[in-house]
Amino acid sequence: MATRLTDNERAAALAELTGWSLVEGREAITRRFVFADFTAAFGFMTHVALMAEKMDHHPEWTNVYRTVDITLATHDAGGLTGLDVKLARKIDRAATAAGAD
Ligand SMILES: C[C@H](O)[C@H](O)[C@H]1CNC2=NC(N)=NC(=O)C2=N1
Repeated sequence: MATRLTDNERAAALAELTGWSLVEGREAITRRFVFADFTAAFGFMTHVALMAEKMDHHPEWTNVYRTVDITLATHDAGGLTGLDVKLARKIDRAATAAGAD
């Protein structure tokens, strides 16, 4: 099972992941993505869903029209692990490819 990042590792990950921030009151990271329209947002979500399934690591997310809010945490570990950092990087690349604002 993935192990939780140390305080130093968590700080380094946050410094590197632009746009992601810590959720208040819980060990998780979050980022908002805004797309041109619903089709672009849902296409992005489809891409992320397939990546997440392949990784067996899944986001918490909501979608309202062209906005997608994503929170990442490793539930099995009760906090942030390298899997969250890895998925966040992949999500950022998918968002760029889908033309996020
Ligand atoms: C059994 C299965 O591997 C686990 O439940 C996986 C599935 N996806 C997961 N996703 C996330 N974000 N955290 C987990 O701990 C997790 N665990």
